[in-house]
Amino acid sequence: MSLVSIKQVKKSFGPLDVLKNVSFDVNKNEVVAIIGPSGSGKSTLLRSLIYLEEIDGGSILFGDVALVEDGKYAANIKNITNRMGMVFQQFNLFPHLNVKENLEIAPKMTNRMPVAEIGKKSEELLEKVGLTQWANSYPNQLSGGQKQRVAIARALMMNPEILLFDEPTSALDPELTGEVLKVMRDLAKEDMTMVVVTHEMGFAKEVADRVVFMDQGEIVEEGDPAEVLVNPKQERTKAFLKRTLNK
Ligand SMILES: Nc1ncnc2c1ncn2[C@@H]1O[C@H](COP(=O)(O)OP(=O)(O)OP(=O)(O)O)[C@@H](O)[C@H]1O
Repeated sequence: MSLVSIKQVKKSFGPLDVLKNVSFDVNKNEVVAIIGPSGSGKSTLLRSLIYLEEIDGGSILFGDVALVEDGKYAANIKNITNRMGMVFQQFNLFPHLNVKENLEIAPKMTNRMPVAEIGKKSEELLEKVGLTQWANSYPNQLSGGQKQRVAIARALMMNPEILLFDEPTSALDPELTGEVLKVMRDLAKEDMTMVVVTHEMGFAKEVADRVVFMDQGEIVEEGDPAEVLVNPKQERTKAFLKRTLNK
């Protein structure tokens, strides 16, 4: 069943066409990896799903409601974007709040969860990402891997139906990527629906149900990771993989 449906999405920054008629669906419980060269529009596409960018044309449907239909945005945007969680490359934690407070601030401010439940849920999630003993620490006392695990726990606080990850391990030292990828792998096993923009080909191959290859604002090829990453059909995909894997 399709949870998110993206139809002919267009987006330009001035003269630069960053998304040119991009269409694809994300099914419930599916992990989709978006790969492609720098500047191909991956982040813009992801950010558009949660209304951090406004698209110029096309539609984005979430279940049976439209966030934007034929370029026209819904009146109740927040009701739709609240159903998604996002994890950023640079963590985006609140530096003046401790770890537990970082998790609890959004549900407290939006009054969408009883206060007693907020405390219980943040404790559960910190345990899930292995950070219980860091609950009272501040972001600057944590490693990059720990910060990103806090960011994932924070994104899970509001019970999102889908999690969006924008290069979640790109800002990390290589020895810290494993702990973040493990949390993501565990979420995939629990059938969390996820869209992951990533340069981690190994992760994409192992965890993703589907890989989408983007280049110059277009989807060039998509399919089973075992096909797209091993026997790509398109020349542009082949060239990208050759460059990436030879690095
Ligand atoms: N706010 C903005 N204003 C102007 N140009 C932008 C803006 N955001 C992105 N761009 C441009 O749009 C293009 C696509 O950017 P985007 O970040 O979506 O690509 P990407 O595939 O995610 O790249 P990367 O892997 O480097 O993050 C790039 O050329 C970028 O410079």
